[in-house]
Amino acid sequence: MESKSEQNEWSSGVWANLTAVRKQSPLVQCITNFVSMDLVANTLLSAGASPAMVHSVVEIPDFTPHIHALCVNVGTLTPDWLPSMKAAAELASKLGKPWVLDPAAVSCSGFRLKACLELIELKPSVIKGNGSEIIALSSASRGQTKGADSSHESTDAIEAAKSLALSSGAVVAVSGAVDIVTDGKQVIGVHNGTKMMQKITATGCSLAGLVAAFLAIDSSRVLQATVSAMSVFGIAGELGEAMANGPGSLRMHLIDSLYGLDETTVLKRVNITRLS
Ligand SMILES: Nc1ncnc2c1ncn2[C@@H]1O[C@H](COP(=O)(O)OP(=O)(O)OP(=O)(O)O)[C@@H](O)[C@H]1O
Ligand SMILES: Cc1ncsc1CCO
Ligand SMILES: [Mg+2]
Repeated sequence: MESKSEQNEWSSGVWANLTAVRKQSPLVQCITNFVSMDLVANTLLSAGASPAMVHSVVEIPDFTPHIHALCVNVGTLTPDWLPSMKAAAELASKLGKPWVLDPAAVSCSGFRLKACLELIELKPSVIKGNGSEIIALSSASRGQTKGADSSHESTDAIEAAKSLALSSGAVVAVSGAVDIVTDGKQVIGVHNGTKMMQKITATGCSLAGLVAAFLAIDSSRVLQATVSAMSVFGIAGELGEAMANGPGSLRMHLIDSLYGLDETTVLKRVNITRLS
């Protein structure tokens, strides 16, 4: 059981990070899949960040040096997109800018798995996947999968996440009923969120974009920034569900709730525990 002072420390850290995102409005470049572009951009705007869906390889040398963080998501990967992702990731790493890899549906093909493994060589700050994606990446083998949705609980992926964190040097974040965040040693559980968020496509992709925004304002504390983004997004989902009739209206209310989050609500609702 977490002590009251540890809980308070997490909660005030989450609020401080959200406040910093709102104040600094970091520019987040997103090279994401076609399904998610709209929700990722609107999630970032509602949180106070500034999204830019710039993905052409010819624009990266001009644009990427100006960003504060990058999010790369392989959800609708084709061979012509991979060079852009690699160029942006390589430049971000070279310039010391944090970047997030979302290995969406990584095990749907050998091409996608190989692409993700090559992207991991370019040193993402955070790898954010669902349970199935992290397990598949960690064992680097093609496992059972339903595509973009997870067929594993996030908690089934703790060992896989720890081992991927240690082999890659990234913080690994596993979304699910309990979001797991680990640097290979510490394991943190984020217990915010609601089951219906799985019924809105691209909530996981949006979460990865939000993690990038939080890294932009606190890139020296990757674990804490990641945990904060996950808690904030989960709280927005909880508040949104209370107003929603189903996934369609949850999508709208989640964005509104994220936009309107206040200190009292954040401090009351943050639910983070240290699992090891
Ligand atoms: N059972 C659940 N209870 C509470 N929150 C959940 C549950 N399942 C998912 N979530 C939340 O939903 C969000 C999306 O997580 P999910 O694991 O569904 O992403 P994903 O599979 O990568 O989604 P997508 O690929 O569609 O973007 C996260 O904020 C996560 O915490
Ligand atoms: C449904 C879907 N298919 C490829 S990417 C994506 C969005 C959720 O990852
Ligand atoms: Mg996903």
